[in-house]
Amino acid sequence: MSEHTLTMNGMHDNGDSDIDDVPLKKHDPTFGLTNVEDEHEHEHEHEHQHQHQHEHHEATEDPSNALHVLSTYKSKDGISVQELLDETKTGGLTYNDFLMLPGEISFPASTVDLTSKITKTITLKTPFTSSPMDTVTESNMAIHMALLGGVGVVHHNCSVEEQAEMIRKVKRFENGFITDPIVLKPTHTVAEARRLKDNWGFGGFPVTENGTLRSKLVGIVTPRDTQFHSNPHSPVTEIMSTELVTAREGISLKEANAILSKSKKGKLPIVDDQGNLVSLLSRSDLMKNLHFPLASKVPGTKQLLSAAAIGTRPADKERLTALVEAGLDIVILDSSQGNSIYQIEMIRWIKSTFPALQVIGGNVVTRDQAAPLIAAGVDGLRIGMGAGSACITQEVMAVGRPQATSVFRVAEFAARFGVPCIADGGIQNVGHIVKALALGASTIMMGGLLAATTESPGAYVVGGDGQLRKMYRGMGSIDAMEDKKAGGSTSTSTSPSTSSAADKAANTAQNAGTARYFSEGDRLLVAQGVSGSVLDRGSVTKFLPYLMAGVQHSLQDIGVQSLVALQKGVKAGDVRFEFRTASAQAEGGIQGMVGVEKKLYS
Ligand SMILES: NC(=O)C1=CN([C@@H]2O[C@H](COP(=O)(O)OP(=O)(O)OC[C@H]3O[C@@H](n4cnc5c(N)ncnc54)[C@H](O)[C@@H]3O)[C@@H](O)[C@H]2O)C=CC1
Ligand SMILES: O=c1[nH]c(=O)c2[nH+]cn([C@@H]3O[C@H](COP(=O)(O)O)[C@@H](O)[C@H]3O)c2[nH]1
Ligand SMILES: [K+]
Repeated sequence: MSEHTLTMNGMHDNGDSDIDDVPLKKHDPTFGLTNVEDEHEHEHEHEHQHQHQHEHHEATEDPSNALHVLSTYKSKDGISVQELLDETKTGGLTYNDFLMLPGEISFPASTVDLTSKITKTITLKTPFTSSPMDTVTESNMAIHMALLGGVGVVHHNCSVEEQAEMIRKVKRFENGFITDPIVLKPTHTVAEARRLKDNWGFGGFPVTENGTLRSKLVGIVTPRDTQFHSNPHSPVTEIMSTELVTAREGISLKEANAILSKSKKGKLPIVDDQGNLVSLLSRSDLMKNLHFPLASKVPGTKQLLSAAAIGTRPADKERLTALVEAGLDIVILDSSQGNSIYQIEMIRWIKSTFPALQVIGGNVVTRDQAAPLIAAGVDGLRIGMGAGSACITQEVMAVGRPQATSVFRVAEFAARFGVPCIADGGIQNVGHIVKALALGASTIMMGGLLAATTESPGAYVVGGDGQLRKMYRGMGSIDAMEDKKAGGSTSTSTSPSTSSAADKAANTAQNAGTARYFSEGDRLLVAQGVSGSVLDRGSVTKFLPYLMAGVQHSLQDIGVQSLVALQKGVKAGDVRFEFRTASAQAEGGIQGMVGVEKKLYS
């Protein structure tokens, strides 16, 4: 390595290249070429080399000529992506194995355009997706990912009806309107209303005839009504307000807002023409920032973009039919090894049955896996095998590939057919996102990074260290597979982070019928993932804008103003890379400090 370092400092002994002591370069086919031009160039380079050596002793070049002198060097600093990612010489690489070199800053970071395709026909304003995992993406995450310009892929470790309902919630979501409010029935007591307020932190509840949404609205209970009422056993009908200011379904957020401001009330129930409650508008929500200019919407509609994962079993065809009825826009075929006869058959069936639906195949990590799926008609591919933070596939199956190499190889091939790729797994920070995109991915997918946000399923728990956490588990973990065998969790309230062993047993019993239909019910389960927990990251409404700004700043450093320009620059060899030795990685980290507080954004 010391030799390497010396050459890097400019003490060349021939004019070949800046990194001629690195064996890698010696095998570079372009250096084997000995045509006249090439030799000539070498001579030329040699001349300059003399000048450079001269220069070390007494500077003779005119500083105003620096750009010209720079242009006489045979190649730019660093290496091209093709030189970086050559498995025959270095083995497969991961994101941490390399860095990109800075370019020129000539524009503000905020103008960097992150628009990117997720499938052949669908474009996102931010290249972020969330994993189809039961500790990551249910309707709330999917709604917020879409609001922030990405897309959340709803998991399928649940019943068909539950998954379809999650898709319906995404499609029905209207910014600002609460479409699944807590509703009371007339027989609820004052004490119960007080308890609900304590549990949820807000106290204005609509009351309907049968206590559900889409039932006749009869009143509204607020903390002011319950606060000083002496008999806790009184029904809420005794204290609720019945003189209600309401608005009709279909009203715009702006109009509803105006009514709410004028009425000086805390809540505005929205009703249909029969007086049934359909949603609720809350003043406290309006105070918050409800502006989502990047939101991923289906063109020509107000509806958010929705995506869901399914498997490749025959029953998944029925599942998909229900999801399409619920309004699904993108389906991901969820498998660790996508190059299977089952997946290919499924792609063909979907393309002939639901031609408008966008299909993402995968997962794949080689060109050879990608080609049959592309030929079968996929609109996108998902790349990654064993790189995920909760994955043990590479250990257990001895199969997989380091993620940087996977992304580069598959994305290069897929791009030739106009098929966009998702880099899935192993994203731990902004740098990893930029590297995945530079290597050719159009979007990236996050599991662990989003598992402990406000919008992920389940409740926070306090760990032994006093820090807030949420559960995160691989979909190939024993835990997750046992839930699946039992027909999936029965509702979000029994979602993994809150479910006890007893819940699970009850769940299993409840779904025993389903389990019997499961063809491999008695099969020994081999884990490909683990379960554990991850630390609180707050709301994705803060975290995603942080990731976005981080990527914009990174691209500014590289000197490219869009993701398109980044990928073009990489392909053309203008964006330069460099290997990162173990000591370079240590240097890039925090060194010799104590009491470090690693706050990433504010
Ligand atoms: N990205 C990654 O590195 C990994 C992801 N995972 C996740 O774990 C979950 C489970 O993944 P897999 O076990 O790969 O799921 P899978 O459903 O693709 O495979 C499970 C088993 O079912 C078989 N199978 C699938 N369709 C079939 C059909 N129609 N007829 C007969 N047999 C069929 C497969 O060959 C395999 O043996 C997924 O959510 C996946 O994303 C798991 C491991 C690695
Ligand atoms: O080997 C695996 N065993 C599993 O049990 C498992 N569950 C999920 N995944 C994959 O991990 C991705 C999320 O990875 P991150 O947490 O690194 O974002 C996800 O998007 C998946 O591709 C698994 N891989
Ligand atoms: K892993």
